[in-house]
Amino acid sequence: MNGAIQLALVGMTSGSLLALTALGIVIAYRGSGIINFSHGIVGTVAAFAYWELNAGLGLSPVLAVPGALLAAALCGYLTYRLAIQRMARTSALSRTIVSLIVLVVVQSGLTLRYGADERIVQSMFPTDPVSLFGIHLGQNRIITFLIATALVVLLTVCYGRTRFGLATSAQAENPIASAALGISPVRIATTNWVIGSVFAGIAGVLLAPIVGVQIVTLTHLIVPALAAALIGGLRSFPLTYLGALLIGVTQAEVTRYVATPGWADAVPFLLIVLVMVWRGAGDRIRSAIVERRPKVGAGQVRPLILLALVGGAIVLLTTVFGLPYVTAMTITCTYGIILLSSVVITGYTGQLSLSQFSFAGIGAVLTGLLLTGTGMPFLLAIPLSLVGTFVVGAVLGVPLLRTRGVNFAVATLGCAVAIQGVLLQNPAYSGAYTPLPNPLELFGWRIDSLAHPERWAVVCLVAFVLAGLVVANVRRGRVGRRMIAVRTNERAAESVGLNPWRVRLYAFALSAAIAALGGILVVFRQPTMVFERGFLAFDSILGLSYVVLGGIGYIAGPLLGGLGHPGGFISTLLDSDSATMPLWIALVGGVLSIWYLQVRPDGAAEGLGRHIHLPRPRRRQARAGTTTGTSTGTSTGTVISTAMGTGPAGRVPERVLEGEGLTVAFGGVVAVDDVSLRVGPGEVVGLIGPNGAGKTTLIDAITGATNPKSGTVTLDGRPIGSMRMYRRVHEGIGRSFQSLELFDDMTVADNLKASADARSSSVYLTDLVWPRPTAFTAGALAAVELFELGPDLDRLPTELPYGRRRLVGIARAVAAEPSVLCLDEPAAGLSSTESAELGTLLRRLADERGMGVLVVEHDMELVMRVCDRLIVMERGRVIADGTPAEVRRDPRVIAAYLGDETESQETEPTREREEVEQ
Ligand SMILES: Nc1ncnc2c1ncn2[C@@H]1O[C@H](COP(=O)(O)OP(=O)(O)OP(=O)(O)O)[C@@H](O)[C@H]1O
Repeated sequence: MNGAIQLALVGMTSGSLLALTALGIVIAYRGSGIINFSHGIVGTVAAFAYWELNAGLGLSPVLAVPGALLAAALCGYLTYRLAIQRMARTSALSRTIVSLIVLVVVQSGLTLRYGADERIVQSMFPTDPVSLFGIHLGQNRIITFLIATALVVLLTVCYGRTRFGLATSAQAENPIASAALGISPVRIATTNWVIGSVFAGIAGVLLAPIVGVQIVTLTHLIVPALAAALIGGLRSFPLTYLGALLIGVTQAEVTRYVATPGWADAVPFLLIVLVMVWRGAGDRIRSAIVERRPKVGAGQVRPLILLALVGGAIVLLTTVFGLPYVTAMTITCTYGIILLSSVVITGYTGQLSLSQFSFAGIGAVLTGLLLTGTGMPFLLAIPLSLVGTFVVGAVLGVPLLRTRGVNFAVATLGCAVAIQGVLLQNPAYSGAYTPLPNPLELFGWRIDSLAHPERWAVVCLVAFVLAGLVVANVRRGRVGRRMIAVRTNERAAESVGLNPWRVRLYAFALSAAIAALGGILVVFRQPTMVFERGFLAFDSILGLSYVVLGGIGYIAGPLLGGLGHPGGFISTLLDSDSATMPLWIALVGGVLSIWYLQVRPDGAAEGLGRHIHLPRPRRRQARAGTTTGTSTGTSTGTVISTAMGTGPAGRVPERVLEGEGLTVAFGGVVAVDDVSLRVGPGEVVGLIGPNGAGKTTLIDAITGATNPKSGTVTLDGRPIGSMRMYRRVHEGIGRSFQSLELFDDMTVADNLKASADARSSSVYLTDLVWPRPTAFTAGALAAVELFELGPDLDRLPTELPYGRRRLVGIARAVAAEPSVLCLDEPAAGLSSTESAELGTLLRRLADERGMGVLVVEHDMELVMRVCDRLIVMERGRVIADGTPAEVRRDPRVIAAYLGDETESQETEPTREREEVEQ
C-alpha cells in the first residue's frame, strides 16, 4: 500500500511539472486561439540558458533563473511577432503549423549548438528526502509541487480578477466583440504568448535538474501536457492542473502494475480520449482548428501528362540515377503516400489528424505479421493490410470522431502516443526484428530494395501514382462533394441529408489505409522490420508541416512535401558528407518555410497552380443525364438540357408536418414555449413575429437542428422528433437558413447536387476507382429553372451578389424535392421586386408541386400575399393563428408586431393567390 502511495506522490510531483507546461499552453491558446507546438522547445531553451548561466558562467540560481526565463520570454515574443502574428489572415491550421516549424528551427539550432548529449545541472532546491508516515519524498519535488500549486492559484485569481485577465477572456469568447470594445487583440495575444512561454521556461528550469538538460525529453513534454490542457478544455487553469496531476499519478501507478513497456505512456492518453469522448461534440472550445479552410484542388487528372511524367521518371530511375537519387525517389514517394492521407482527412474533410504516421506503422506491422506468420505473397499481404488498417481506423474513429477541431487533433495525438508505446515500440506485439521468410517479390519479380533499389523505387513511384489517383477520384466523385460539404459546414451538410459523422468516419478510415500503404513501403525497404523509427507521434506532427507546405488540399501537395522530407530529393540535392548539413537544412529550410507560408498559406501546389497552366482536359460530350459539374458558363446550358433525360420534376409525396406542444429552452431563456403548428401539402404557412420571438428556434426544433425540451414532431402522424436532422431530410423535410450557410468551396451546381444526390452508400467504394459524373436530378433541374440559376451554375457562391446567394440557398433545399419546405427569412436582402417574384415562386412550389411551405419572414407584403395561414409568435408563444386577413385585424398582433403597417397593406391576399395559380 505504501508503495502505491509513494508512487502516487511521485506522480503528483511529476504531474505538477507537467501542469506548468500545460498551463503555458492554455495561456497562449486563450490569448491567440492557437495551440503552440513550439511550447516544449521554449522550455528546452530556458533549460539550456539556465545551464549556460549556472554551470557555464557560474551564476547563482537567483540570477540564472530570471535569465533563463527571460530567454524563454524572448523566444515566445519573437515566435509570436515574427511568425504567428504575420499570418493573422491565414487558417488556424497554417498558424499552428508555423508553431511546429518554429519547433523544428529552434530544435535544429539547439542541436547545432549543443549536440544531443545530456547535461547535468545542480538542483536549486535541497534534494534530501523528507520522511512522512514511512513515505519518502525529495524536498525538491515537494517544493516544485508547491510552486506549481501556488502558480495555478495566482493564475486563476489574476485571469479572473484583473482587467488584463478579463480582456483575455473576452477575446477568447468573442474576438470581434472584444476588438470593438477597443481591446487590442495583438497586444493581448502577444502578452499571453509571452506569459505562456515563461511558464514553459519555469517547467524547463525545474525539470532540468531532474531529467537532465537534453533536447528530446523536454521538447516531447508537449504531448502529455496537451492532454492535460485538453482536460481543462484549453480554458480552465484548475482543471488543467488537476488533469496534469491525474496524468502524472496514472503514469507512475501504471509502471507498478503493468510490466509491458509502453502502457505508462499510453494509459493516460486513453483516459484523455475517454474524457473527450464522454464530453463529445458538446464540448465547445473556441472555433474548430481549421476555421478558415485551406483551398482544395479539383482532383483533375491529365492522363497523358501523367503517363509521360511517370514514364520519364522510370527511365531516369533505371538508367540515369545513381543510388542516392534512387533512394531519394523512394523516400519522396513513400512519405508522399503517407502525406497523401492527410489530404483526405484534413484537406478535404477538415479534421486535423495527428495520427497518420501511426496508421502507417500499423499497416506495416500487419504486413509483417502476415508475411512472417503465413508466408503469403507480398502482393496479397499489402491489400489485406490496407483493409485491416481501414478497419482499425474505422474502429478507432468511432470514439475519436465524437470530437472535432482542436479536441480531435489532440485526441488523435493521444491515440498516436498510445499506438507508439504499446505497439510500434513493443516487439512482443509488433513482431519487429523478425527476419522475413522470403525476399520480396511481385509477380515473381524480385523487388527487395537491397538487391534492386531501382526496382523498389519504381514500385514506390507506381504506388504513389495509384494512391494519388484514388484520392483524385474521391475528390471528383460524390464522396468528395460530401467531404467538402461536411468540412465547410456540418449543419448545412446535415440539412441536405448527409450524415457528417459517417462521412468523417469514412475519410478517417480511408486516410488510415492510404497512410498504411506508405508505411508498408517505408518499412520493407529494409531487410529487417523496424517499426519504432519514423512512425512516432512526433513524426505525424512534423509530417503535417511538410504536407501543409506542399499544399494540403492538392494531390501535388504531398509530392512536394515528400520532396522536402528528410532523405527526399531536396535534402539529397543539398547533402554533403557533413554530419551537420541536415540540421542546417532544417534550420534554414524552416525559416524559409515560415516566410513561404506567410506568402502562400495554401502551400506550394496552390502557388504552382497559379503559374503552370496545363491545357484543360477535353470534355467528353455530355451524355443524357450526366454532367461533370465543372463545365464552363457557356456550356452549362447544353449540359442542363441534355440532362433533362431524368424527366420533369413532378409533385412531391404529400405529407403533413405537425408540431405539438414544442418547448425549447436555452438555459433560463425559453425561446419557444408550448407551440403547436401544422403544415399540410400545398399549404404556405407564414411564421411571423418580432425579433427574438422564437421563429428560427421553432424551425430548428422541427427540422432537428435543436432538441426541444418537450413536445412532439410528427410527419403524417409518425413521430420523427428523435431523428437527427439528416434523417428528417430523408423523410422529406427540407430547410434553408437565415444566414445562408452555403457550401462556399463548391460551385452552385455542386451545392445543388450535394442536396439532390442519391444517398447511396456504394459510392464510398466505387468512387475510389470510378467516380461517375453525376447528373442533375429532375428536382435539381427544376430548382435551377425555377430560380433561373443557369448562368451561375459554375460560379462559387461567394462570387454572386447577396440576393442570388439567397436564392441558391432556397434552391438547394428545393432541389431535394422535400414534401415540407422550411424557409428562414428567404426574402432578407432581396429588393422589393425580387421579393415579390420569390413570393410567386413559393406559391408555385405549393400549388404545382404540392410542397408544404413554412416560411419565416419579416416582409409583410410577401407573407400577406402568398400565405394561406399565418402564425404569429411573440416571446416564444403563439399569439395568433389564422388567415392573413384575420391576423391583420387581430389587435394583439397589431400591438405586438404589425403596428400601423397594416394600414398601408391593403392587398387582397386571396386574389393574389388566385392570380398566381392562374
Ligand atoms: N443557441 C442559443 N443560445 C441561447 N439563446 C438562444 C440561442 N438561440 C436563440 N436564442 C434566444 O432565443 C430567443 C429566440 O431566438 P430566435 O432566433 O429563435 O428568434 P427569431 O424570432 O428567429 O428572431 P429573428 O427574427 O431576429 O431571427 C432569443 O431570445 C435568442 O436570444
